[in-house]
Amino acid sequence: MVVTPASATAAPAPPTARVEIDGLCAGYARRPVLHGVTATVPAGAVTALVGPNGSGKSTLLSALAGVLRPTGGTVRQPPDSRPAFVPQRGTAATALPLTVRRTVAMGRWAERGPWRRLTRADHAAVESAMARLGIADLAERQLAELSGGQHRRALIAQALAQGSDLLLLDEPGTGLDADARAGIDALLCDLAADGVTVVQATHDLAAARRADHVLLLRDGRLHAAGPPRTALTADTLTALWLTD
Ligand SMILES: Nc1ncnc2c1ncn2[C@@H]1O[C@H](COP(=O)(O)OP(=O)(O)OP(=O)(O)O)[C@@H](O)[C@H]1O
Repeated sequence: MVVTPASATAAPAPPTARVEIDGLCAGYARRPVLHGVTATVPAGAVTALVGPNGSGKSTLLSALAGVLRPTGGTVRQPPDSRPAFVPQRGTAATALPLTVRRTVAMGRWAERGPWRRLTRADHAAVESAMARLGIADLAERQLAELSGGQHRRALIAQALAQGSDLLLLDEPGTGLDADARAGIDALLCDLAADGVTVVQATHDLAAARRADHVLLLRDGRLHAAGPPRTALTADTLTALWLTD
């Protein structure tokens, strides 16, 4: 594995870790995927998970989200950590008669519970999340009537409405046009500047280069880690995509 320092000369203080991953092994029935991954996710920064198809990015996100139990190693997070997770294949039931506003409001359930009335602050969080994702004008539309990109933005807004300090996104730019992708990119930077820790799995190398930190996976193992300038080199990328 290649671990690249931020700078060969300066010695900046190491960033605080929001998540510490130590020797993580995880996978599915009879299919081990992650093999002893050790890495840190810096707090209040954007981390990009990069790697070829099947390298284990989604599996790692699921383990960070707590929806996949490790078979070995540990994922250390602050107690009571409640990450907001947007999986690649959305879980919101499009068959249900749900408006976009109602879908985004479900993001408040973790805090409020599904049966309690939402407070004024909850409603403000929902409106703010829709506005930041550029879907305020779709608030009363049915989820089933949305385009793929609009649906994706609604699910990201739902995660944002949770107000979690850890946002996990599986390929958030998939299905979005260039403007919407740029908007998501800018949003993730803003969130990190506000102290939110963002982890996104992405095939978009340009987006990965704009991240603060990169974890490169290959065959379920950490191949490189560090800031993009040093982790996404021609050598590491060639090793990932052009060799067996
Ligand atoms: N629910 C599942 N049950 C069994 N195997 C799975 C499941 N989900 C993923 N896998 C397998 O685990 C391996 C890693 O998949 P994963 O989705 O984590 O990779 P990825 O890097 O996110 O890929 P992609 O870039 O294609 O999204 C693959 O071999 C995949 O077929």
